[in-house]
Amino acid sequence: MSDKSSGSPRPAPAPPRGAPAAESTAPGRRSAPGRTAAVIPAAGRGERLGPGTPKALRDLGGVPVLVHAVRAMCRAEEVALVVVVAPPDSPDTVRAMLAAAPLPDHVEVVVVPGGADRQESVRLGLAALPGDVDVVLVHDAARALVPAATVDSVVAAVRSGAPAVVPALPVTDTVKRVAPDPDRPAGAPEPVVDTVDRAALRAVQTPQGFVRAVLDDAHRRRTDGGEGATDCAGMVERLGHRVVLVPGHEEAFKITRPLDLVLAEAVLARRETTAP
Ligand SMILES: Nc1ccn([C@@H]2O[C@H](COP(=O)(O)OP(=O)(O)OP(=O)(O)O)[C@@H](O)[C@H]2O)c(=O)n1
Ligand SMILES: C[C@](O)(CO)[C@H](O)COP(=O)(O)O
Repeated sequence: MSDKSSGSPRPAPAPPRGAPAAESTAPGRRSAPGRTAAVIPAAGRGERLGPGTPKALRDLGGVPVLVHAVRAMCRAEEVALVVVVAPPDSPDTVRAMLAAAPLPDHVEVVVVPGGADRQESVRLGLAALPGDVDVVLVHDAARALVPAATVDSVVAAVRSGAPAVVPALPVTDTVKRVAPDPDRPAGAPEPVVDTVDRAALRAVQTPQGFVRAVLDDAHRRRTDGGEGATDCAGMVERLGHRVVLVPGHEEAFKITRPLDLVLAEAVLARRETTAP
């Protein structure tokens, strides 16, 4: 693991992995194929999970949530570099945690401190990528159990020419629209405005995959359109880039509330009993 506190990691000597060139942002030109990197924002507090250490550092089946997420990226075919964006006050704790965890040697892992919100953490992670990376995945540490096949399908879609690719699932609940009212007393019944047609809705997951230049541009111009975006693809959409969906996976759910940790433990237990 590279021991980074900020800035760019050492240039990696690994040759580009054999895939067709990603779509260039310059019309009519193709960029040379480069490496695929994953940025893992892991700097959140996990307040909805309840009091305790930051969510990414909490235990899931005897291993920190973050280690599961890093391993998930390392299992993907094309990921050559992982940038972990650690809680701002604990990059050294995260480095020690990753150094203590068996991780595959073929993937370079670097750690940088994160920021005040997810967008800022992603931006800091992107700033740490070396120049030979042309495809970037952004993956929530909190979606620790995403299967490798889902990651591979996102990368494949970017390598096939899509500037931005998002794994998604149909929405299974009926969804009502409300008019948020800051003056409504807490717990008071909330008036429904209408019912949304769920056939037209998708719940999106991570990793979200991007042609690097497209994502860099969206984060550089954050002040022009990043406000309120809860995912990177939302920022890219606002700049007019084409965003496409590929099938997500139910095991890529986000560990957000305490019950999600129980579900994640159950998924791990099922994997152990069904592993060949
Ligand atoms: N300042 C932040 C906030 C969030 N994240 C990361 O963004 C991902 C998605 O965020 P979420 O699951 O909502 O995590 P938290 O912000 O930690 O959750 P909460 O809102 O409950 O505190 C997580 O992997 C989280 O660590 C981050 O890197 N930097
Ligand atoms: C990026 C994301 O995982 C897509 O579903 C999600 O928006 C991040 O969660 P947050 O609670 O908005 O930080």
